[in-house]
Amino acid sequence: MTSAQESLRGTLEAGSPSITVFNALLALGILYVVAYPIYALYLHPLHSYPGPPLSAITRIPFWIARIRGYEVQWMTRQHDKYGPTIRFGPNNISYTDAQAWRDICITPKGKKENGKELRFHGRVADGIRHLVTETDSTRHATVRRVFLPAFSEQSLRKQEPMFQKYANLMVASARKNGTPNMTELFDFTTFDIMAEFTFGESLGMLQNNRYSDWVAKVYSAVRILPTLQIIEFYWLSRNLLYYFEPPFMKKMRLDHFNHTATRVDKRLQEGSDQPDLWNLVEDSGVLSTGEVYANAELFMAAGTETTSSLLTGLTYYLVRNPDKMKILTEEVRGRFSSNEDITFEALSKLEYLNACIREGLRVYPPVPSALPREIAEGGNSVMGKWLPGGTCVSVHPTAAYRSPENFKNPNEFVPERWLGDPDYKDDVREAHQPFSVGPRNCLGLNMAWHEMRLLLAKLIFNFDISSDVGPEWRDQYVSVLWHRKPLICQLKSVKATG
Ligand code: HEM
Repeated sequence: MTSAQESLRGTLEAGSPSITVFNALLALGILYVVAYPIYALYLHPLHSYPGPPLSAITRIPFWIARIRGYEVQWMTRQHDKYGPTIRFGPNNISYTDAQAWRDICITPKGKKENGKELRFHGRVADGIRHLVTETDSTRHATVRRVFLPAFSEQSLRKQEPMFQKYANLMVASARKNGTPNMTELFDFTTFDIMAEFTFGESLGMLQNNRYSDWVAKVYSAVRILPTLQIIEFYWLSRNLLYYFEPPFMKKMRLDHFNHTATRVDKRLQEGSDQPDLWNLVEDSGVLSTGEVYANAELFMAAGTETTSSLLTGLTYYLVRNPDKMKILTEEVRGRFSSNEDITFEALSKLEYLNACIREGLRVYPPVPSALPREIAEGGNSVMGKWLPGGTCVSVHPTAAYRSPENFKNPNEFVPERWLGDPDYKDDVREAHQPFSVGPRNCLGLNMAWHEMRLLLAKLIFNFDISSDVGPEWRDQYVSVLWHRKPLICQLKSVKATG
């Protein structure tokens, strides 16, 4: 008998090869289902961290909360139940302590940076990475240095007339309308400002009193982000999407990118004598074309909805707390006698205004969900505990800001807590980091503060603001960003525009 015949006979005696493979796979599957939970619960390096037991085995409870829009509430509840450090997925740790911000986001000398968890950002193409998705920390620092000068205090003063122009347009639009939806009014203003800064021309939203098609599409796209994050998270679904991306999604992605690219090209070709982004950056050929477009896209995303969210949320808290609104109104109207007096510099000195914005950033943080990082290869410590490389870690902003361990009366709007009120002396202020910390914190932080102060002060100077809106306005879904509901306010003119 030849060796081939012997082998065939052996196979036949052992049974059909397909049945054998099936049996082996079945056995492996059963072993995994039985053994993995035991490993995850009792042997995994994170097994001693508290958290919902099911979450130690699977991310499904978190995914369900995220996809249904109540992840922020779910995470806050888990922290309330299990404490300031919790395991909410097999490989995921969430914190609410002030120290965790620093441990995660600031790299100690001689250690590697805990990188961005890229699956959170959806598809990221090489060559067209922006600051947020740039994984190489040296490249990130180089690109950030190019853009830094555009956000310096000196540059912001040069840009002030542009901000003033849109603040006045916003006031004019509000005066015409009388009962504006503040969600829209702030969106129109912040998108118009950022478009002029990035593309050299506004999107005309304030003028037309409606969302541009592009912004409307961006908002629809944000709603599918949680689904995309889940798809990107798993190898199989990620690759299936890669090869079989539905045409509508591909078109959405390309249309969005082309909109930015076309506008940036136009601005760069035509030039400008205004102190906009491109006249303020110092790019001596450092940026690739992909990086130019990708970062323009980033500025339009990062510098618009965030500022608008804060202003809408803060307006809500002020109209719901008339005593606080009264103090703020007195401060603004007591300090200024005309619209022209309301400048960046003068506003930075208004204590109550600054405290209101800070408190707004606490009770209604524009980035309400955690921005996950991956512990660097070789491991790093967080809160004095060593974690293996690849562990997913984050501070959950909303849970941290609503934790009674960090803030007294966490669900109340109390600007006084930022002004040295002795009742709030034990608040852990460093737990509040709405712009993140470290070398990858918000590049537009100063711009955002000037813009928020200016827009809010101009409204309060010109109008008495009230609203019948109830507490349900706050019951909002989150899909990475708040799904803001309409916030209809009554604006009563108090002074003619100066
Ligand atoms: C209230 C308003 C704002 C809030 C709360 C906010 C918050 C944040 C946060 C939390 C990050 C860190 C993101 C991460 O770790 O992945 C960030 C990054 C960034 N923000 Fe803001 N932001 C605001 C306004 C702005 C504005 C007006 C701009 C202007 C264009 C801007 C531009 C950026 C940029 C470019 C980055 C990336 C920085 C880097 O990775 O080096 N943001 N922002």
